[in-house]
Amino acid sequence: SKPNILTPKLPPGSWKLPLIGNLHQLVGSLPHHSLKDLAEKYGPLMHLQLGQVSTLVVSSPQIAKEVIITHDLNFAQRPHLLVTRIVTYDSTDIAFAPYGDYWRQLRKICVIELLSAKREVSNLIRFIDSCSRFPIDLREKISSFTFAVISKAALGKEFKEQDSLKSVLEEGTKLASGFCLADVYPSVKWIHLISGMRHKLEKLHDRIDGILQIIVDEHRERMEKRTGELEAEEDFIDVLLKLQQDGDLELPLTDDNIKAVILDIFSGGGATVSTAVEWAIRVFDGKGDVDETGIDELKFLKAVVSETLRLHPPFPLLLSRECRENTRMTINTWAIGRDPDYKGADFGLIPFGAGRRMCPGILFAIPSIELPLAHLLFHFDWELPNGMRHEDLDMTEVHGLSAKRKHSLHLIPIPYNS
Ligand code: HEM
Repeated sequence: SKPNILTPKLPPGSWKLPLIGNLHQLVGSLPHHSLKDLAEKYGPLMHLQLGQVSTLVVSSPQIAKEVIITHDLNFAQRPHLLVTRIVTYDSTDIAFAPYGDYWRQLRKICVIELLSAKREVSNLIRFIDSCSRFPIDLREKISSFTFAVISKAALGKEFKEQDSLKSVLEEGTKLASGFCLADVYPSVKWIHLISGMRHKLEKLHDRIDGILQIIVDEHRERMEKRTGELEAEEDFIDVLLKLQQDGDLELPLTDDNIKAVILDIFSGGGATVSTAVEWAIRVFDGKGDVDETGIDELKFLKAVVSETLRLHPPFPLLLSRECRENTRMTINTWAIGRDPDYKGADFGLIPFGAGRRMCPGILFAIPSIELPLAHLLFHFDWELPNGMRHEDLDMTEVHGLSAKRKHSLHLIPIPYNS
């Protein structure tokens, strides 16, 4: 029979039910696990129908390279999701901004200005030292540490709003990691009314916005008062405010734009980095002291970090891209990393994505993972509590904005030099 030119030829995929398509195949298990199982049956490029949204799922390095390098421009958009529309100022952050001049300008500023971040590890070590030989909840400590590192780079000196910002962002992460029905039925406008999702997100946005605006105003006030302070003292908000005032930018920055970028840095950088550090902690036989300059010498530590990102990428499905309205593409980097024929090179290991929308935070993220890890492993030996053996350690993951350990890691630090 003649091919039907109205129905494009789609990659293989499993049988689709009316209305829901393949949604039912993603419930009950973590999405990246279900998608790996489906890819074993239907191949490394498959098509699924998730509600009204057509979705391409990529599960091999070769096809990942093809879509995000060869056809980079066709996949440079992100989907327009309810959560980013409401929470990140109508998707004017970097991660969800439409591909174009605004996105390009903001991304460039972020890459140039954030890399000079100062780091803060001594508080973490001091704290752990004070409770050595007792089990501690390492998740809590690592996430506070990561928040402090990012805060310092983005907000500079301590701000009294810092604790409220941390707690409202944690709430936001919980809300944003849930399944959002409105995103798979974008044309059915009443869906978010019944789920109450829009209302919850609007309330969350108002609280985040209130705190961020205070922080921006405080920075602006401080900037107006100060004269001739060293540029090295400037934090990321200062830089953005200066660019806003100078008026040299092609596209002027509003306060909302500045708040959207700050939100991106906390949400994109916080959970990912702390998830990676928590997965990476294992038995390690090193002793000694480390600083940032010595880190390059630590080949083994670097290998541990890459292995952690292969087995436990914080975004197992990267962040989706959109190639045209209501057609999304997602890369299952978790499945690629666990392929028994895994080779590593050439798009085998892409926890930060690739192409023009690749993570701009990579150079900030890697030392933020390596440095605390090096300190935690060189200063302390770690024991499991209650006579637990290593093989009893629960390695189950949980679904969320980033794929964390299901249970927080409780360990006993034993200092090498008391
Ligand atoms: C282990 C740590 C991290 C991992 C695994 C990670 C992973 C990713 C991934 C997979 C993407 C999507 C890439 C793509 O579509 O190809 C992304 C985007 C992004 N990341 Fe990261 N990230 C990390 C840390 C950070 C940090 C520390 C920052 C900021 C300081 C950051 C800021 C962003 C932003 C702004 C985007 C959006 C880029 C765009 O759409 O143009 N990330 N990240």
